[in-house]
Amino acid sequence: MQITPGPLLAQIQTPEDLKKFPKEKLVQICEELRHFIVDNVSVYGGHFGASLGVVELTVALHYVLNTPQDQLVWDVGHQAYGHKILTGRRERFHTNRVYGGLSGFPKRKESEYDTFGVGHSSTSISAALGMAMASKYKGTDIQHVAVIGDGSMTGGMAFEAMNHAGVSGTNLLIILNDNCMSIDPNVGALKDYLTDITTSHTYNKVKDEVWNILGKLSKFGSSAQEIISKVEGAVKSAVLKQSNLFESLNLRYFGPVDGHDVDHLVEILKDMRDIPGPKILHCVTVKGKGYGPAESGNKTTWHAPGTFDKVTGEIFKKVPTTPQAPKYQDVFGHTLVELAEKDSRIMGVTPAMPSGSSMNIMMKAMPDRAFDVGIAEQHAVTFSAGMATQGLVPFCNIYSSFMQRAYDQVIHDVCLQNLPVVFCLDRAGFAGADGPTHHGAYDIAYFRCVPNLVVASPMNEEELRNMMFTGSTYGGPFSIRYPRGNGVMPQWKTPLREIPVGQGRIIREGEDIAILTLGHMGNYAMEACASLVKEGLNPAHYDMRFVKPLDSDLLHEVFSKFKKIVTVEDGCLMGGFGSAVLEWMMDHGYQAQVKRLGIPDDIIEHGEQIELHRECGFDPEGIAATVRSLAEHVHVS
Ligand SMILES: Cc1ncc(C[n+]2csc(CCOP(=O)(O)OP(=O)(O)O)c2C)c(N)n1
Ligand SMILES: CC(=O)[C@@H](O)[C@H](O)COP(=O)(O)O
Ligand SMILES: [Mg+2]
Repeated sequence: MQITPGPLLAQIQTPEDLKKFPKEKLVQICEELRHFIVDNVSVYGGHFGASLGVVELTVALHYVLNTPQDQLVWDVGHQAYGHKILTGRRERFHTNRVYGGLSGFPKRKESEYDTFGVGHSSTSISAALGMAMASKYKGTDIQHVAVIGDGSMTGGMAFEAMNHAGVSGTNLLIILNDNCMSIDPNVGALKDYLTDITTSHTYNKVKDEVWNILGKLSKFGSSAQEIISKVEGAVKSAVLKQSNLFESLNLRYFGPVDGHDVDHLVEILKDMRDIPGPKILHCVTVKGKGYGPAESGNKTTWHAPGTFDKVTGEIFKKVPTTPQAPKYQDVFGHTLVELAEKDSRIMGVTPAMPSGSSMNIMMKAMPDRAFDVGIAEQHAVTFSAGMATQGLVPFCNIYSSFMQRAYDQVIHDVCLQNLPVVFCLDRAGFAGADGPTHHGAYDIAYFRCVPNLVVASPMNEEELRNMMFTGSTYGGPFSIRYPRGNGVMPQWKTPLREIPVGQGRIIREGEDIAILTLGHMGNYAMEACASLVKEGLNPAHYDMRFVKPLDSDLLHEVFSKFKKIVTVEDGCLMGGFGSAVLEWMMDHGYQAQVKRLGIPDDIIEHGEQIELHRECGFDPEGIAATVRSLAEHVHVS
């Protein structure tokens, strides 16, 4: 159901409509846009604080730039709700992140205003620079702007891109949206540096004077511009008693400026159009700006609060399928502390997802043994490897899709050296409303082919705990993948027990057909079996637990007893768990009809996890239907 916009916003379908308003109306337009975002997200959920923090910046950019010809790239894109609402999607915005509706992130196939698909952080500068270089080569005179947050600026790719931008000869504009927040508070030396600049009064005072003089002169030919940049650089480094980090990369630095003063932003952006060369505008904003609870409350909570009462700020709790069953991430967090209390070698590492992964539990309990390294997955893995060479056992927790960033580090720095790092891949399988950029679809395939690496997946909370315990004593590279969301065991704090590595287990005896599952999908198979038994069918069910090494003894039992087999995984079919079973079958000379259920070789969009499982045929009913069709075939032959 559409949310009613304010009177001015109601007249705006595209930036062309926005530009028809006099500058004096922009403050009201920002207010109406802010209210529209609050009204939508409070009812439909989604990301929240980040979009509120860039309302003025979004309006100013679309007011000054000639989008979509001028190219605007949002980093991560979770802050782009205002951008979507101003670019033809206001009337559909209530379908944001809903199955079949708008994506929660900019997506090229969704709109010409979405110049680059995003979702994973720190890509915007590289992408915008590529676009700028193409324009330089083709001789097209358009603007290229990347909007990147201070959190995303901690991602290595951002520095790779700035290093290139500085010598690119393009007119790229980078806008650094600095709100001192990542999802959790931002971390690292860069954050401290940005705070220095933002709070250095002398720097700001002198800079303003320099700005006024230089900004006016910048219109007089290239020689004047040459002088300007030298004077400006000298003044800034003299004042800051250190060269400006960005200027040292040959990016002209402007700022810090108030990212909520829409009039001033419009004037600055107009001035910036005439300043040649790569440059960075440092905007200071407040995440959650304009909505009390988000602005002054827990900014991490308000990053993505779910639905809430917009009047009281009360956040509505989502009820899990199994009442009181905990989130897998919380079982991870508490179990890690439990293990670390008994084993002083255990450390914790997260790349900027302390709350999302529940590593924050260990960070709170043992602050000198658990680290948020920023949005730096590659560093997180090799930092863990370094600790492992010193006799420690790091638990490196990285969302499955974000782990894609650090694949070489897992191979090159951990597995080739056979180091004892335990990788915990949260959000493995369909992530849900975040969509294809965040689906943990590929980790089974990309991990099982790596020598020395154990690949395990728990069916429930007890299994997760025991796999973590097993990994902590294994002595080599060990990975455990588990999904976003809740498990199935309200009584999850079970005694820790080691699992023999590579050992699967039988869940139910049966005949004719065997279902082999990996991880949480075992619970779907149990549901399917319960309904199949009522129909007179009696499939067996095995929880294989490990993709690598596979339980060879168990598979000999399965292939000796059954000629019809179904494999189920919340992961890609190509190279996944089912493929591993097929390889094993061929390598051991068995013959059977194997039906593999999982994620097809396609891009599956966003929606609730169960909607996506259903779409791909491996929800409980999909599993049951597959067994039925195989059973019919058995009776006929
Ligand atoms: C590679 C990668 N790692 C982690 C994330 C999860 N993530 C999404 S937004 C975010 C924080 C971004 O902070 P910032 O860029 O400052 O934006 P803000 O939310 O403050 O506007 C993180 C860590 C991601 N999207 N991509
Ligand atoms: C935008 C982004 O990448 C994160 O906010 C991500 O959406 C978090 O996912 P979870 O909500 O599963 O922790
Ligand atoms: Mg930030």
